[in-house]
Amino acid sequence: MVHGEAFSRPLSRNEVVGLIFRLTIFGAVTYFTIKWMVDAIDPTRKQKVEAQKQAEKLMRQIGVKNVKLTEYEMSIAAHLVDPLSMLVTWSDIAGLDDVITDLKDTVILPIRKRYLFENSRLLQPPKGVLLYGPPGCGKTMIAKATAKEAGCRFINLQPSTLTDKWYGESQKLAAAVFSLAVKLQPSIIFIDEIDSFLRSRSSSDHEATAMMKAQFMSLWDGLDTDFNCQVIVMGATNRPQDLDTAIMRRMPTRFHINQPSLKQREAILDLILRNESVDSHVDLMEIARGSDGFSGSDLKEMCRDAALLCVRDSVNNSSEESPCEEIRPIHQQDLLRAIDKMKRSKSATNQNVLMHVSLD
Ligand SMILES: Nc1ncnc2c1ncn2[C@@H]1O[C@H](COP(=O)(O)OP(=O)(O)OP(=O)(O)O)[C@@H](O)[C@H]1O
Repeated sequence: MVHGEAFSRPLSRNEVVGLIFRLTIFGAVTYFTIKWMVDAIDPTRKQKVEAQKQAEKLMRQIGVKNVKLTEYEMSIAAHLVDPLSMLVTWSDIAGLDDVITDLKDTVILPIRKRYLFENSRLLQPPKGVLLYGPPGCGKTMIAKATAKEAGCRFINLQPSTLTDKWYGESQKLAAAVFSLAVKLQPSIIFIDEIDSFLRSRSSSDHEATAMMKAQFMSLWDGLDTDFNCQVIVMGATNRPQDLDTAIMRRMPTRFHINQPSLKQREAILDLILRNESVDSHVDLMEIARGSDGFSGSDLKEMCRDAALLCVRDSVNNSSEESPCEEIRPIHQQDLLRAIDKMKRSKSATNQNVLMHVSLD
């Protein structure tokens, strides 16, 4: 039987210490058990560990030391591009001289020669740059070359990084994109296919998506409050008409990277074939004329096909007695055949697209 006296008696000092000690141990055990259980059921745990390893490696490679990153910043840091692997420079891009000159003046100069612009609010690098135009015409190349020339860290953000996560996670990740970019500045946050996640807001948007978009924009605006902040959001899209008008307003510096013209195609072909073995009678202007409607990426693929034709020919024409010692140079005829092949494949893809559109 417990006497009422036992409850009313004040606890001795030792008893209070013992109680606090037991409560602390119990609290700590409960906390770590719950944390362990949450970690164990988190389906993204493996991804997080991988991302952390990748991020640590990249941070070492880009020479970032003594910067403490949060768990979310770590998973974004996995999308940093190692500058050593970023080999694209202006000399790899043909036919886009006007765009490059403009980018040098508006984006690169204010970053490289910061001291010249320090006192002017007007001449700060833009916080948002949009590259728009059809696929395969050099938008990604331009973005990477800009980062390289400006000496910026490059965060290559796939929209799915933010949209595939658990409810609530995407908002923390969106915040981490900006805080990481600020810690690593000068930096460029590159978002390819920006329309796919910042497209015009609609009533059918999931609540979490709508919140993430709103938050993304407010974080972006936050860059403006710090006068000295050197973070640029650079987006690329094939469908600028689908972009939210609020996003368009935040990207006042826009560059149209269009399907290459005749002269541009000639320049791209010249660049692609510069270091290849090409017959001296090849007339690039004729090839450029024949490849109307081709993107830079189509032209590259077409030249690769022509080079493969030479390999196939050289190997087929060899025998045991006269083995293939050397691959013959690319002839005009190879390029013309490759153009035909590319045209056939493009029209087949277009028909497929049309079929899908009519079925939808
Ligand atoms: N102007 C160009 N000069 C040289 N090469 C080019 C040019 N445009 C495209 N290419 C070639 O095409 C490839 C694809 O280009 P890139 O990825 O930059 O295009 P993109 O516009 O970003 O395409 P997407 O919208 O599909 O991402 C490049 O790796 C390069 O080989």
